[in-house]
Amino acid sequence: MDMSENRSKSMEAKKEAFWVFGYGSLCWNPGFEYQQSVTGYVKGFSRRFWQGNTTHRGTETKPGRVATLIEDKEGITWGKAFLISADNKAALPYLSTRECQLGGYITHTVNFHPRPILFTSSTSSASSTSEKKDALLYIAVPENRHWLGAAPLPDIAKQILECKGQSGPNAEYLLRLADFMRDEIPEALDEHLFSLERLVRKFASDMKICLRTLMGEQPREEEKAEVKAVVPSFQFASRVPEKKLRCVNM
Ligand SMILES: N[C@@H](CCC(=O)N[C@@H](CS)C(=O)NCC(=O)O)C(=O)O
Repeated sequence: MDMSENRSKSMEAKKEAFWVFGYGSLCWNPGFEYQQSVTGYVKGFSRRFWQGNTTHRGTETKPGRVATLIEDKEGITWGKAFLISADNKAALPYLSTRECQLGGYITHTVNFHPRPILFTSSTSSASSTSEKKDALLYIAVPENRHWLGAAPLPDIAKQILECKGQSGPNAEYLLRLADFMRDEIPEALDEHLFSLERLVRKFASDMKICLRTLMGEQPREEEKAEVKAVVPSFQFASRVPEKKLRCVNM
């Protein structure tokens, strides 16, 4: 695991383009301008829904659970890296508010490995785009004020299904991340993420909760008849205007 806080400070101070690696909501809702994005992975970490959240996907009395990374020598976590140009002065302050102030994350720098290109016209382009790169990463560590830590997967799934925050239901966060991984990196494995998704879908079905409504979509005609407990629809992060999150008025 190659992660250092000093490198991240120097990266933030540098006046050149830099990469930010996302492995949770940043994958499907970065919220900042970027020059390009590349799917890929970091080594030495595994993704876990062990970080509590009392703003975007939970409240002080009913905290939700969002993604963080835990050190795991054999671990590989797939996500998406975003290249932020040197003249983009808004991205870092936005991320600092969204991730650090509201979310309890801290910054570190890691090696980001772009997803290998299967076919390319020339070896030079393949080598330049597939080389590992320094990337800024926001990680929640056990010492932070929102940390919840490990719990049995069914308990985490029930908590996610029950919680909601200013950006919408906690289940939306989980399901959109699972959709991102399936759609953009179908070869990536993540037993923790997809087990949680299966459990949330099962519990929602058992409780007759319409996930389509939960995600802010209209249920199909046949679903309307059989659904008893429809979770009231909320404003959803997906409806948040580009580059804005409801609770980060920037
Ligand atoms: N740092 C992780 C997790 C970031 C994350 O999920 N942050 C949350 C909680 S502070 C967030 O911004 N959520 C916005 C949302 O839930 O729509 C990533 O790289 O994606």
